[in-house]
Amino acid sequence: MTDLPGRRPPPTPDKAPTFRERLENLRHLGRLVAQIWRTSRSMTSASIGLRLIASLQPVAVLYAAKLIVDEVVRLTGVQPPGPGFLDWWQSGELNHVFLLLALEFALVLANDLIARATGLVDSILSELHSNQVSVELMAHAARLDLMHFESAEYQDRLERARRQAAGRNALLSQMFGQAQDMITVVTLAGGLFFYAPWLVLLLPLSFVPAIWGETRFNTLAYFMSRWRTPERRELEYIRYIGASAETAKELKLFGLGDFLIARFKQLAQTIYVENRSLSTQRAVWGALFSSISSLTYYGAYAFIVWRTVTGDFSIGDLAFLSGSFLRLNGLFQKILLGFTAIAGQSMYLDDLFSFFEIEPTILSPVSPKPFPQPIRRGISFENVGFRYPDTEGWAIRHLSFTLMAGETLALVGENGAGKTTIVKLLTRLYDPGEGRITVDGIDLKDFAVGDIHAHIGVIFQDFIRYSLSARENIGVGRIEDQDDMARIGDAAERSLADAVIAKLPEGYDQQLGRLFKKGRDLSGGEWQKVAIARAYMRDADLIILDEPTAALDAKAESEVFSRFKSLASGKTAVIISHRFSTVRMADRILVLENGAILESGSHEELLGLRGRYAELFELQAAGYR
Ligand SMILES: Nc1ncnc2c1ncn2[C@@H]1O[C@H](COP(=O)(O)OP(=O)(O)OP(=O)(O)O)[C@@H](O)[C@H]1O
Repeated sequence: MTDLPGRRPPPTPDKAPTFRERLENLRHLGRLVAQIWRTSRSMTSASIGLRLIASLQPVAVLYAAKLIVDEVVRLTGVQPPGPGFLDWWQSGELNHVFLLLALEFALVLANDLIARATGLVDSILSELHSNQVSVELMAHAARLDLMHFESAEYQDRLERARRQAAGRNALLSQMFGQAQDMITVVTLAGGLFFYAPWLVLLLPLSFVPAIWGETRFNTLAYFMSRWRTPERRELEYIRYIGASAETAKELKLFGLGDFLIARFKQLAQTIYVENRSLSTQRAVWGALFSSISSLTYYGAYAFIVWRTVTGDFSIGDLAFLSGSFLRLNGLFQKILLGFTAIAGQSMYLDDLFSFFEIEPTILSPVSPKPFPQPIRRGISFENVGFRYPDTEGWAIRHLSFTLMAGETLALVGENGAGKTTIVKLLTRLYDPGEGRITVDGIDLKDFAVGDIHAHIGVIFQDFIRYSLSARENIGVGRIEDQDDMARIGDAAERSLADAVIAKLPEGYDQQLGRLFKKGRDLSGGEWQKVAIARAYMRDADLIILDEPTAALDAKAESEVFSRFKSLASGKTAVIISHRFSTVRMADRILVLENGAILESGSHEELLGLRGRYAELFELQAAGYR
């Protein structure tokens, strides 16, 4: 399957990425820094500035310590000015060493303050950045096609990207900390090189094996996490249905608790076993490599001690060199491990940034035509065919019909006949694979997508029950008018939701849904009336109700539809319903089967045909007799 835009070949489980591929992932760091910079220039500058100062501190402290030791050694050789501290103090011999002590103290104190300030700046910046990424993620997701949300592969990618949005905060400090450590290393290595150049050459021996191990295990961990995204999503899903208000009723009645727990355990076990094996390998190799590193350090230490004994180095030099070597060894390891960790993290960044690379395909033309208002002639499907991505069969094919302006058209057909697909194409949530759809003779693709949506009021069968106030639940139908109480009240009155809201203790301000404490749940039919009000919020010429009335009782549905019919007079409307009492009110009925039109006509005409419609109608009527 290669027809989904933005699709990348999935990683193959048995092939780890090449060094080059890993290096390529580092380019994401540039994007990350740009994103951090966008988040807050002042905070980013502050973090970098503070680290720059802190990076020079270690070499300064070590050098001060060396001077102190040398001065102490010198003082042990001078003639004591007297037996007590006061004698020493008054002689002025201690001035230099105390000055050095004060200097070292000041350096250490400053370092502590700078480290705290850096921590503070980083934590603020991290939170701001995490919010920024979430906002950019939501903004990008809003641009994507419905197709992306209905595809499992894209959902995996969205899920991975979403996790990265919250999980990459440590990377920021790590990256800046890395730069800081590198400057420190350069200063320390400079000192070491000055005294004993070849000691610097010994350093790589201590860290290279450790780096190799870390890189390998980071990569393996990333790929394991990547291959397991579908399973993890399934785990999340099971966790969700296992403990949520929506599913509680059915779970209890069907006694599904144990079934879900068993399924969860089985999935979790697979992931656990893999993780455990990786962690064990990492620990064993890690221990070995760190022993090699200690061995190198003590080799170098022994050499410095020997040179001091022979008088080549002073005691102060010994302190400085062994301190430098120890710090350098630690820092080198930290930097290189940091690099591999950053390289590892940048693989995860690929998940985030590759999500941003997915481009929507349902686009507005460069110079869109205005959507006809009112629609004068009608909407035509001209030999339309459509196949969902990743599926073999056509959902609809060779479909031609015209929805006349001002006409109420009902779509009927068995489950899966293609009714909802027609609505998705009509609202340009998808583009047809074959043929075209026109409004007053103009191709739907020639209008701006937003303009199409602004002129169509549509409520789907799986409309959303927003855990917001009743007012907002209706206001979202036309978000720019969410504060227009007159309009909201009017829409509620048309959909018969006003009577539902009147019964709520807090009326329009009542929080709906069970998610929050003050929320009040509605019955299925009551929710539907509220949802239908959303469609009435728009001055839409075309109103589409895709079976949103299934939960209404027969009387309520009949009421809602007769009202709809009277309000929709002069407006073009499409209704989808399995209830013939509703369908018969339509001016014309299309009977669909397997994505094609089987019969078309008014209720009476279709009954007269004695075809499928008449058969289905009889079947339903018999149910009531
Ligand atoms: N997102 C999707 N991905 C793949 N196939 C889909 C998708 N949505 C629908 N289909 C398939 O397309 C065909 C038409 O589905 P559609 O939802 O249009 O039927 P419908 O007539 O609205 O059915 P119902 O009465 O059950 O709502 C069905 O075979 C269905 O399985």
